[in-house]
Amino acid sequence: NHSVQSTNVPMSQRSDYVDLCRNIIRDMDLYGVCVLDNFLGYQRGMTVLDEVLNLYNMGVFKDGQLVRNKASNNLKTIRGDQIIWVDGREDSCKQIGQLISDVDAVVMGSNKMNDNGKLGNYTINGRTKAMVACYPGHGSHYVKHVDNPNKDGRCITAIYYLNKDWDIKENGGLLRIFPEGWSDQVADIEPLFDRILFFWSDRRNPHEVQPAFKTRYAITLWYFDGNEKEEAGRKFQDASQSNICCYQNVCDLNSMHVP
Ligand SMILES: COc1ccc2cc(-c3cnc(C(=O)NCC(=O)O)c(O)c3)ccc2c1
Ligand SMILES: [Mn+2]
Repeated sequence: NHSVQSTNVPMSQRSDYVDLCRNIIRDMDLYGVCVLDNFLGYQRGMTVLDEVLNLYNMGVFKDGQLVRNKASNNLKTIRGDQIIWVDGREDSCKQIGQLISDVDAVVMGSNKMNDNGKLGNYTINGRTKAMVACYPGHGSHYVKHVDNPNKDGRCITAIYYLNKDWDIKENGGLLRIFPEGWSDQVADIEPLFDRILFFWSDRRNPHEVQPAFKTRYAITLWYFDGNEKEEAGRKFQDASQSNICCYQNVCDLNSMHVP
């Protein structure tokens, strides 16, 4: 849990950039999970939130995942999050675009800075577009799941939260991660404003979003490991299925300049 100096210079020029990347490397190696607070700083965080609220009010979010309400076992399903894919170049998403390039900078920076030049032994060379998600409240939740259970290429999940004055007791919406190998330990992450979370996307990190009772916004990016993704491409080609939404939203990071 680390705090970022909130300034308005590009991420990779910030004085604490190297420390940030080192914190990510250490936490990801130790726990497979890393939380950074005050990632953009209040001002920039608010500009991103304003763009997300604007998108939501324009009604462009798609209904989210159907989540069968196992408890009552009736057909009624509680919709999980509502989502929209954004690549950050759209006119009304410039600030989201800036957030994306800052997340790229710390992920690619950590990737390069690690002693063997790889974060978690991955060769990160691409990512999805940004998935802007809203849990509309009224108990909407996401059952325990693994983001990438079948080696589809996604290695790191990055989630940026936008929820001001969030009171977990009143509003719920806790993200609970059940890190593999930590027996009965769980990582409880509150979806707080200007907080960013990284975790390995595979079976090491089953997680759930507990019922939210207030509108809950988040922006997620998934980073690809080149080898795993290429392997998956071949596998899915044969099975002629590409079961992840994210493929059509892939952005190539090779061209991305990281100091
Ligand atoms: C086929 O198209 C799609 C489109 C969107 C999809 C979104 C998710 C997803 C996965 N994880 C979470 C999550 O863990 N959120 C944690 C948090 O908000 O704190 C979440 O909100 C959403 C999974 C599959 C999808 C497939
Ligand atoms: Mn997930």
